[in-house]
Amino acid sequence: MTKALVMKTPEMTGDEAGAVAPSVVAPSSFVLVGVGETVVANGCRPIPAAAGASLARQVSEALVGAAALVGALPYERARPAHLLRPTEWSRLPGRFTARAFGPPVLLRGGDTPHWQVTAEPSLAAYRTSVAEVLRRMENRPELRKVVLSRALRLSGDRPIDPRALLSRLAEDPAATAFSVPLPSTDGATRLLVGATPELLVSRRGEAMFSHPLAGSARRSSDPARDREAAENLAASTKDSREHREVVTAILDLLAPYCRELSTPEGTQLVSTASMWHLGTRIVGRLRDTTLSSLELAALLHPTPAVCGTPRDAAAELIAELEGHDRGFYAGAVGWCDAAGDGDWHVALRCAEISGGEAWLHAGAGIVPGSDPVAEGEETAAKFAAMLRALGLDEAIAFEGAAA
Ligand SMILES: C=C(O[C@H]1C=CC=C(C(=O)O)[C@@H]1O)C(=O)O
Repeated sequence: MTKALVMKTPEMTGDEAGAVAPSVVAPSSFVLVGVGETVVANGCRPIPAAAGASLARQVSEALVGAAALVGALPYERARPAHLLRPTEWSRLPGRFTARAFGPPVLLRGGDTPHWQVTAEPSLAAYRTSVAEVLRRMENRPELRKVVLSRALRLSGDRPIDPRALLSRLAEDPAATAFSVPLPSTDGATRLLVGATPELLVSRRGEAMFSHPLAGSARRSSDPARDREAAENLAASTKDSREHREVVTAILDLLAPYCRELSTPEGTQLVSTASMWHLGTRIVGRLRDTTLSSLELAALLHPTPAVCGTPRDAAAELIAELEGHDRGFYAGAVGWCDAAGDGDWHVALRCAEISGGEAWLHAGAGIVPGSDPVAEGEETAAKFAAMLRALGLDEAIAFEGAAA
């Protein structure tokens, strides 16, 4: 079996290293449970971002002298990146099992938890915004895609255990589960916890990968209906247009930095436990290996999987119509080592957790031909994995939210 890789930053003493076993996962740990690897970082200290610095500048400054970085990029490029320098971090082969995170007790305190669910905006208001995007697209044909999201606020009657939530989310082997400590606004611990199926960018030496997804269908527990949903998605011209926008944007952005760039398998159906997606694996060889995984992530983010095309026009419309703060949802989470290698995932199917409160976000790509009712249902389907992990029945949650 491959040995776990345990890295220590230079300022760390041997004693401190011994005190922090690589497999210890605290609620404040940074954790990524990937398809073939689990990354755990402890003793994370935020790297201050220079006021008003561009994302590219923040990222290149953060990398100076760092043995490793972990963290999150917010959805909005103009906001400070949340990059952390760990005192100890480990890359462990394979997926952590539930046992590594302790007993799967989601909400401490026994009894059945009581949740209050609020949809912000309501499903009806979300559909109205989708219809408005479609109307604007008719007048502005250059606006080809806009990803519109909505949020659910869940208030539980006791604190959520983030490790138990992570362990439940990590049960889906097709998704990368993550838990990222966020800056606290009121002294309370705040975390971004989720299970994303989408790889923004990965770099190992000169080899570079990205796996954009766009185009979605809800899975069914009935095998015949599940197969039908997949076949309809594969045949949908609306979904293939929606998907192509992401792949084209990523290829265009990466082309100047790569000496080889291709999509060897073309577009394929990809599945998580609850969703079908269209996915295209992009592989490349970098011209310049001083370009780190974090710099590549900053170059690509936000792709049309979470924003739209053209990027600036779509971002403006999102800011005008969504009416809620995306925070770190639709940003990126990941790690980067001293050599520049690393993995950055699109922060999807996630929630910001603090105490007993969770903010969930889900979005859908709108292109000419989209249907407001179907897009609303797609966002509901994308909430399902997180609701299930929190122990909520989807139908009851939406009924409670009158959504
Ligand atoms: C924006 C989300 O999903 C993106 C990733 C895959 C498929 C998508 C879609 O079909 O719209 C979205 O682009 C989300 O899950 O909130």
